[in-house]
Amino acid sequence: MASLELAQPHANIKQSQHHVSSKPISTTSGDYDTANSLEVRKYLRTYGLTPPVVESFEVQAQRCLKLLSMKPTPIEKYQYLTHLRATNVHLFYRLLADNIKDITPLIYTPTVGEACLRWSEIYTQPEGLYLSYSDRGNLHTILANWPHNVEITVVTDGSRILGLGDLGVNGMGIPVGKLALYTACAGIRPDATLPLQLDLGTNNKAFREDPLYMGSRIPKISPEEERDFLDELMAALTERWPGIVIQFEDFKNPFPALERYKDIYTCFNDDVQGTGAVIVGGFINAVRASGVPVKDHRAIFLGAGSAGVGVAKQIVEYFIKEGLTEEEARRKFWFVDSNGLVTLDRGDKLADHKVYFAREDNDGKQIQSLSRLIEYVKPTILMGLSTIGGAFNRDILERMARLNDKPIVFPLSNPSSKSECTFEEAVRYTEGRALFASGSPFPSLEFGGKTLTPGQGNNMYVFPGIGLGAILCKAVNVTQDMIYASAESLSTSLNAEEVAAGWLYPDIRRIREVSVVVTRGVIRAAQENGVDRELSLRGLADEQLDSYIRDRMYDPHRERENVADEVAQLIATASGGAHATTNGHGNGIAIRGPHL
Ligand SMILES: NC(=O)C1=CN([C@@H]2O[C@H](COP(=O)(O)OP(=O)(O)OC[C@H]3O[C@@H](n4cnc5c(N)ncnc54)[C@H](OP(=O)(O)O)[C@@H]3O)[C@@H](O)[C@H]2O)C=CC1
Ligand SMILES: CC(=O)C(=O)O
Ligand SMILES: [Mg+2]
Repeated sequence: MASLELAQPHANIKQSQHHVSSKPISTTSGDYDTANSLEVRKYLRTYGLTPPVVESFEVQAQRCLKLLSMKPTPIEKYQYLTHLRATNVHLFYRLLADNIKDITPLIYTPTVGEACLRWSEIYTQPEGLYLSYSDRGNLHTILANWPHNVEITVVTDGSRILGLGDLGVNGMGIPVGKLALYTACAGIRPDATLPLQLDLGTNNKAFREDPLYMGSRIPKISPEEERDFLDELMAALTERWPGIVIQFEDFKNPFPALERYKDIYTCFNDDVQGTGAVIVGGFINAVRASGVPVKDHRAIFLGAGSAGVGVAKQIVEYFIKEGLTEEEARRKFWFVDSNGLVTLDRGDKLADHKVYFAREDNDGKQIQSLSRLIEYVKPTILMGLSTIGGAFNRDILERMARLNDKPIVFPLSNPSSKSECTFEEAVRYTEGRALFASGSPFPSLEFGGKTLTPGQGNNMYVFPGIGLGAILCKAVNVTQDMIYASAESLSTSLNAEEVAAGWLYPDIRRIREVSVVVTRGVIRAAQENGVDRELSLRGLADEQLDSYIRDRMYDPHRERENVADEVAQLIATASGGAHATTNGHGNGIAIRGPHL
């Protein structure tokens, strides 16, 4: 990409005049980077348009972090980072790579939740592609407007954004945030990512009546209309970018599309499959740490939606691998939804995805409250995927602590305001004994003379590796084995210190290394399933495969050197053909050609 962008303005002054404005959606900006050498500036014809100094990344980062700290609220920090990404994408990713723990909460959960709630208020520039229901029949033509070659897209209809409900096209923050993590965590080039927001109507009446809302002001279309629209979309995406990996995100009812497309396209659903994998990854470590044999575990799930059922299905797979029959594994789960304990006989029509785990062995008396259900089931595991902030209150946590030496408590709803409990509450009410992971980050704390660090059970540990693995091995489909492999790989990715400290997940600061391990596992499973088309990877030993993966990861730190090298090469190639000209900005600076 860089060579294309560099060559054009030199070869064509007219284009250079419009270099910025002709690309409203630029994911390879950086022409005005204050780290550009004088040679690069001359070549790009940006000489004089930036302050004279040539800065090191360290100095740039110092300024960015200072600016960030001057923004008083998370949403203002989010806006600053959005601006930075739009104006200097490589600097943005360098900053993110070096400060992943501090910056991720500002571009992802929890801040992205507020950004989506207020999207139409804070919108300043396009960052992805919007497709409306009224565009049906023309999707392929509209996709052609996207100016880059895409390897992966994250697509949402905005109908269930985190635990915040139907936010319509305000959901765009989610594909943007997830894809920023694909780049930061797995090194997928920013210009190969497509944030895709479907505008299929919204049942959020307040949004439909808000003059600033930026989507169609119609109620959400019917499931049949959505199916036909998605049929066209999937075909159009794959025709426009053969081999594209398609990640479904934050659909209220994701199951029909997943079933319909998983064996036809290279796609997966992050909330069902990615979440299932990441929770199994940490859960394997939690089960070991609990000291309770697999056969003696019992789980209560608060929330029986796409994420809850996705997680439980993959835990069933893990229990089976540990020697249980499927029936024994299935019966270890008790689900609670907004109508109470999910049973076959409670009188309402259960959604299809709930039937598998619905119980028939209760006497009806235990279902009136979560605390009574806890006394009845005596669970070792309490999972929260309910969107009900604070649902794991003091009473619930104390009961879990009375029943278990080391209760497994995972409040996984996002953003932080929807978390079923905080880390501090879990520590306080279980006397520091809980094996804990939450969907959104919580700070470490001191307890009993020790520093305790919470796990973050968030699909960001696996989706980058699932996507990169599928891209690199050119997978035809994303199989269940590939998803499960991501979970197993994640569980093995902790280093000796992390294991010794009792962590369930690796340090987020090592996420790129973790993504290599996950990517390798995903590729190996694709090979075993025979869905890989890049057959040359089959002969590589694990270390060779790891090097192959690392070599293909976009490294924002290398990017500036790459640009400088390319310019040097272009100058060398063109030397002898120099001629006097102006730089096209009308400011009278003479550019004598590529070698001044
Ligand atoms: N940590 C992570 O990586 C991830 C976290 N999540 C989070 O999980 C949460 C749920 O997501 P998802 O499953 O997709 O959403 P869904 O809307 O599909 O599911 C929500 C579930 O919670 C149930 N629920 C709602 N209110 C109550 C209540 N008062 N008591 C008990 N149950 C209740 C709903 O019941 P009913 O079925 O009756 O409506 C439903 O079963 C979200 O906050 C999301 O952010 C999601 C993906 C990944
Ligand atoms: C993390 C995520 O995917 C969610 O909360 O929906
Ligand atoms: Mg999600």
